[in-house]
Amino acid sequence: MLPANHPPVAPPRIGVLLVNLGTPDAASPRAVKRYLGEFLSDRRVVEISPLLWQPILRGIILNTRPKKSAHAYSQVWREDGSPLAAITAAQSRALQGAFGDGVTVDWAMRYGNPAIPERLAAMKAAGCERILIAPLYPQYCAATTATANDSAFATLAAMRWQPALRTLPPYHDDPRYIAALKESVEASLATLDFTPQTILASFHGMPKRTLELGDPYHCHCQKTARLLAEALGRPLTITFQSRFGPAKWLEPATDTTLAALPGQGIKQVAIVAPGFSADCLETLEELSIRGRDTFLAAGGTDFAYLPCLNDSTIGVQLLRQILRQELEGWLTAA
Ligand SMILES: C=CC1=C(C)c2cc3[nH]c(cc4nc(cc5[nH]c(cc1n2)c(C)c5CCC(=O)O)C(CCC(=O)O)=C4C)c(C)c3C=C
Ligand SMILES: [Fe+2]
Ligand SMILES: [Fe+2]
Repeated sequence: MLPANHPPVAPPRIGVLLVNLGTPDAASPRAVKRYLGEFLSDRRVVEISPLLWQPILRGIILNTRPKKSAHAYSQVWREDGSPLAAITAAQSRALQGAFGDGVTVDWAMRYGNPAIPERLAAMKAAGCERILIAPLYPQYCAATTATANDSAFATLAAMRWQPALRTLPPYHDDPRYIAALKESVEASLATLDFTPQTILASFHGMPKRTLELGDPYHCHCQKTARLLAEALGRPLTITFQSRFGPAKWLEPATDTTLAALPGQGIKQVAIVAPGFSADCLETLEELSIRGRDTFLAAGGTDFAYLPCLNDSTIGVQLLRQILRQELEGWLTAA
């Protein structure tokens, strides 16, 4: 029995926090500016001295890019908001109850809303004494996985009574991830009215320098693509998209590859983005809209964008499997 003046103590629970990159609150230049300001000020994302970078960001980029990006977002915006946030929320809903009554599943965005500190505080208040942070990036990258974990660790640094924390490791070569991708790609291919001559596996790019500094992201992408090609029993063309800024990024670039393929006699393509656990601006606008335009303008005849795993049955089953593995030893404590 607690003494009468004791603060309330909730029964112990386990929390699972799904985390994805982040997105603006609206498809407006104002909201995009706020989001990009937070995102591009993260030193894990842009590894340039803030003394040099902040004047460029505040003086040029945040005065030019938000209008263009807001237009791009408006082309893919859904009734329930940004695709990335809406799909991450749907993944979280689909996993509710999947690990038993004692486990709360919630979601957060590294930049924008709902923010990681806010959702972690809510979990703590609900009595979660053990929390699994799950950055939903199959391939580890300091600019995505590490910064999501940094934010969780920083939140705990301010807590007197910290929950125990685990983080989901990268799952780029997990046979269950590869099998889910294979099944999803084959199901999408079966709906097409043409047979692609090649399939592109497009991953988000990053500056080449980060590879030289030891980031395993490039190797993880290569391994995923190799294993997926083996599983599908056909070669894949690996490319990197979404170049940002003047530095050299990983190659070959998705857009230049799509522009070159028709000239090489490849006029029917399908494209899949295995590095994104949820469809977002970079897949729905950059690949499915602009990528298609680029390919058809260069003389291609048939183009198909194959969706991400999202909250599909296959996608949710994969998340359930990999998260359950990380909860091992905790579930009986709930
Ligand atoms: C999946 C892995 C991702 C890596 C690696 C990554 C690195 C990275 N990204 C930028 C710059 C931008 N990325 C933007 C959007 C964006 N990026 C990812 C994922 C990765 N980024 C996602 C899922 C999204 C979509 C967000 C959404 O709201 O749907 C953008 C913003 C959009 C725009 O203005 O065009 C920028 C900018 C850098 C510099 C970087 C470095 C390693
Ligand atoms: Fe990005
Ligand atoms: Fe992009």
